[in-house]
Amino acid sequence: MTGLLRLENLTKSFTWDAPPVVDDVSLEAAPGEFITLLGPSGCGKTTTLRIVAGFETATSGRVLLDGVPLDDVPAQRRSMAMVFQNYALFPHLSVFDNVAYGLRLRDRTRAELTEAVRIALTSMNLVGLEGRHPHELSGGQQQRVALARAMVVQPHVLLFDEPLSNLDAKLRGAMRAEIRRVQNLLGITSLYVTHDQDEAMAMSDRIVVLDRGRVEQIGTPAEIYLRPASVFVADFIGRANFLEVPASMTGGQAIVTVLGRRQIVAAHPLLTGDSTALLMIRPESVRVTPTAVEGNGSVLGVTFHGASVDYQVETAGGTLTCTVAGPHPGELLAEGTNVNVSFAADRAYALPRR
Ligand SMILES: Nc1ncnc2c1ncn2[C@@H]1O[C@H](COP(=O)(O)OP(=O)(O)OP(=O)(O)O)[C@@H](O)[C@H]1O
Repeated sequence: MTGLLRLENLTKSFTWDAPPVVDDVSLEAAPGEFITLLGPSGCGKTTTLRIVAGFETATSGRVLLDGVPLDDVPAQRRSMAMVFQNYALFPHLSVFDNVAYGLRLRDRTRAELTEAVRIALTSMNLVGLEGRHPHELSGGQQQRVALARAMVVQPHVLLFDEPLSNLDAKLRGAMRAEIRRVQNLLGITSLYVTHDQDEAMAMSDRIVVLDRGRVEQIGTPAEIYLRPASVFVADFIGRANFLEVPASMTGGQAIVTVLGRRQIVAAHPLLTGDSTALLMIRPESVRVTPTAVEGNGSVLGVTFHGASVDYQVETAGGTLTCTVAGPHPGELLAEGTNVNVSFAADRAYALPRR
């Protein structure tokens, strides 16, 4: 199986007097794996992707494909194809010719070319649109053409630079599934850049969270969401409540006193001894129960989203956001309601303070 992609200590500086924009990034993608580079604007995602593609040279470090260093291999000979945010289709070429373009460069016979383009167009549901030009297509169709054009050359690695950010929310959801379906089908190792955490969670086998050029965490979506390596990751991925609590460690877990109860929770490996920890509790893990007498909290704000409702609840330890799924309008709690908030101990995670 081909497509084992390795990034070894990649570093990139554009100017000598500023910190590197890519700073010692290492990772390995297994053949067929879908890996997403995720992080805030300017954290170095696109630069990393462009170095892998061969559009940019690293200041130090290297990229290997199936064990072969690519330092001296130009972009067009790397067995990689890139899908761009703005589709980058040739406006004067038809859908067929856009998709065929890469194959023409590769010297295929006419029959081979027609068959390969037909397969690519069929798998991207573009049959019937062969003769159209890009301006006669919707954004979603244009992106499917771009995808067909990338995969028709049978690359060993697919690179995606925010390919869905020009599409509306509903289409983005559909295209996520489509990209994953085709990528799975072909088993092509993929490196995908986005700043959209939902997209990263929904699509990836593993996510690489970057901050200021450095890798903060590499893990499956569940690992990153439930066991973030830092407060930065916890805060960047999804929504999180953080309560500052005294914590004492026992057998790798933390004993914390929170919301008037003593609980034993999972803890970050860097937490040791007795210290103050930041307890992360995701909003959907907080239970809210109205109480006739005074509870441990009171509802400060209510935001109805249809499928869920968010309550801002004031407690002695701080304000918590609590998300309750599927609320019946008659069950909505009013501002000022006395409530008890609680959470199951296995839903919380103690992190060291920043
Ligand atoms: N050719 C260049 N010359 C100088 N600086 C650059 C160049 N390309 C990128 N940078 C800088 O490098 C940093 C990282 O840019 P990069 O595009 O990799 O970030 P990103 O994480 O992809 O951000 P975004 O999500 O906004 O696209 C930014 O501060 C950017 O201004």
